[in-house]
Amino acid sequence: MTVVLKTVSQGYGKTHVIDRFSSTLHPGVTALLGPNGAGKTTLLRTVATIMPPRFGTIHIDGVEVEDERSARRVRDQVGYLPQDFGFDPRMTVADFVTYAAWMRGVPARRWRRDVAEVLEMVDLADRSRDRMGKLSGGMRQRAGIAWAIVGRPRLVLLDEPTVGLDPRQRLQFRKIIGALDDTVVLLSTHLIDDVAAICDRVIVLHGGVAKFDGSVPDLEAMGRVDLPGHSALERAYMHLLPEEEQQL
Ligand SMILES: Nc1ncnc2c1ncn2[C@@H]1O[C@H](COP(=O)(O)OP(=O)(O)OP(=O)(O)O)[C@@H](O)[C@H]1O
Repeated sequence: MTVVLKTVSQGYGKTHVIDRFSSTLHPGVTALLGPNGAGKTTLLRTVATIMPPRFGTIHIDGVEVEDERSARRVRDQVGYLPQDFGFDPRMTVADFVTYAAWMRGVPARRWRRDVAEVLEMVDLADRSRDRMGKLSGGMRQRAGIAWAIVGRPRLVLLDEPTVGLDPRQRLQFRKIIGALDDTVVLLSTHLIDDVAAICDRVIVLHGGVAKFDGSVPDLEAMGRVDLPGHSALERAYMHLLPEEEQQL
């Protein structure tokens, strides 16, 4: 699986959000970092085939996604977890994840096994019969992660997946993501610790433009000691912001 974005622009009405973004994503974990409003969610929605690009092209596994018809050809391969994902609170956890398996075209004979497998991975096996509405925020988030990975789509897109997770759950999340072989994972986050721990690559977005696209060590190397931050990675992130945003 590869995802190739070429000069992709995206927006809403008259608002331009993503400006000529190009990148090629390979299997591994890529973090999308950037301030509020940078365009991370918009870029994830675009790669998730929810919004066809206004300009430029996206190829997912060799298929150009330009309209609903072409999007349908690749959607089974895409697991997308929006930031505030909706669900029917009366649904059980197992039903919620089974629904994702059905949407992703997983054959019915595999539902039970595949759902059990991902619930085990996110440590919700003993909650499978609980109603979604009764889960804690962290459990709900883990059910969302199970939703995104059931059927093992080879492109997984996660919008701030570690929000609401306690420290142990965040470590579990890293383990789950680390176990997804042969999968292109693109996740947005504000947590630099997560980036350092699980990501092979980082894209820093600012104002819809990629300010950095490269490895974690290469980003770390940009950290300037005179900038605010508790780690080289935090200082490097600050370094990429416009000068007027670099100081606190
Ligand atoms: N449905 C929409 N209609 C109009 N403008 C929108 C819509 N969704 C987002 N925007 C605008 O697009 C810009 C980018 O938003 P986006 O949600 O992609 O940023 P983000 O980097 O994910 O931010 P955050 O870190 O706060 O989640 C913002 O200026 C936002 O106001």
